[in-house]
Amino acid sequence: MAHKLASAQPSWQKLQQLYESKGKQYNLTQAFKADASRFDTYSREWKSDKVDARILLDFSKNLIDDEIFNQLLSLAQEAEVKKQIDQMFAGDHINTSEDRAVLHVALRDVEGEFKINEAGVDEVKPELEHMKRFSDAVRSGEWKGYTGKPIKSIVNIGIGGSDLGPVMVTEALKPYAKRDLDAHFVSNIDGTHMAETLRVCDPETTLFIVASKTFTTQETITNATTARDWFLEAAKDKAHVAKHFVALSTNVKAATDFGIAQENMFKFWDWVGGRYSLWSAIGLSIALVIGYERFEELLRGAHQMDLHFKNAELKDNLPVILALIGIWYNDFFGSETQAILPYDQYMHKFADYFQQGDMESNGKFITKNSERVNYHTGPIIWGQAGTNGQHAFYQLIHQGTKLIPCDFIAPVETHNRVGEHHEILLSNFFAQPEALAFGKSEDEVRAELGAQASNEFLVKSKVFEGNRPTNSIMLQKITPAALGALIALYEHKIAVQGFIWSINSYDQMGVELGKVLAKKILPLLQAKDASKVDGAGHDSSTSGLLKFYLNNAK
Ligand SMILES: O=P(O)(O)OC[C@H]1O[C@](O)(CO)[C@@H](O)[C@@H]1O
Repeated sequence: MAHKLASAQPSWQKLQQLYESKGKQYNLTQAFKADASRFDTYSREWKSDKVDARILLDFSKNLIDDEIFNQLLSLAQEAEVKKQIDQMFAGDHINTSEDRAVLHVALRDVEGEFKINEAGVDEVKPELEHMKRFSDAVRSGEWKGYTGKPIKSIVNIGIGGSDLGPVMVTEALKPYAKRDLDAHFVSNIDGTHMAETLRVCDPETTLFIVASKTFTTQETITNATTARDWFLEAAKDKAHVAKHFVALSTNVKAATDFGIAQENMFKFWDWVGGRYSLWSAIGLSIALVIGYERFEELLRGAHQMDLHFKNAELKDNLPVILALIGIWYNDFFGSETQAILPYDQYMHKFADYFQQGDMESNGKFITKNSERVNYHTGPIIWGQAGTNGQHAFYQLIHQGTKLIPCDFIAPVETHNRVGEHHEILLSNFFAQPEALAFGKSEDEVRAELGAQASNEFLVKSKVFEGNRPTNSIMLQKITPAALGALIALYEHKIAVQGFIWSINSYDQMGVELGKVLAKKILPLLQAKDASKVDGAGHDSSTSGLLKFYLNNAK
């Protein structure tokens, strides 16, 4: 594939012209008035008869018309998105910098439909069976700790993709959780994270899950070593480690060197990216918390979305639509961020999860053709659960000077029917996109204020300009399958944007430099000698900071 600059595609220039001629002054109030069927035109419902999942995507409150939407679809065609999707599903090494396939879709291909010829794919099923046996044994109490007691707490030790997915999913699926099994997640190298967790754990009944694709990540290995020391202080005998430590990794040798028994190792493969790994052995904590059957439902839901992504026409393809609309704002309106706003308390980690998913994937400036892009790539992803966000940052979304496209997500059904809470929650979910789209004009404000309308500042302060774009996504209920499908939807949106921008969404070279410098600085801190700082080759700012620290460290 040529991997041209996106801006070199003919439709890019046309989109630029459309932005100038109508996009930037597009008026949603007029658009809805002029077309009573706008919702029907710009919404798609996806459902599967194979799993308990259904997603409605309403993208009608975007600054698009047919001409713009068709031009965006042309951009996807010119970038050969379909071909790139096929290459991904075929196991081509689309992660070109690392010469790897990108096959998280193979992890959830539970029935083996994709027939991918890549080493390790045939090991997915046996590995899932291993996860089933193990999680069943722990959950039933059959798996015993070194004093013969069943496991009461699990501690997942991992960071980035080896943490965020399990955290987000176990939170989102809490209604399915085994409530007498406490789940903890330790990620930060800050000793406080581990110390506070160990404070509430009992070595006799705690299982540590060391989750690291590479098994070399400084935070994870340091935290795991601290946990092992803490455990051995009580258990004394190293042989007991086997009952309390398991590893999830592609690096079997390093996990063995750490002392993990062969049978307590859950492996995956280098074609699973860290931020796409919750479907692999990295999901063991999920299976422990919600049970293996539910974990498999999560996989099956994602698989159904994979099939939709692979087979649906571009114009009806939910991930493609989300990706194109994102590009419209990111590259033509100059939007820098994208908010993800789930109206479901259990989904409160969803935006955090896709912060890594999106930003580590698409925060790149080099194309696969080694050119520097001359357009913006990945957006800044942020957000939090509604309605909390409304009382924190929505002011800026409604009346600030920045255009912030938002995805609103909500379930039709709640897991907790408490009085009228759900109706109140959803009234906000429906109201916010409406307010953002249509705003409130100066005339409306004046009419509302009556006599007070003579206060010009008050009038102007109450105006909502509107035309602030949103997508609204509704699920029937946050079930394992529905969540799986929703996560896969966002994963594939990221893929399509990467395909169009011609970047490699599947490496993460940008995290390396800081790690290397930290390794260089650590010996200076360990030496506890400020006089060694000068001459260590740092700039005056870094040296000044180091000396301040060393002169004041206790
Ligand atoms: O699973 P590992 O190898 O410990 O890596 C953890 C995380 O570190 C990164 O490599 C960089 O932040 C992520 O991509 C990854 O999810």
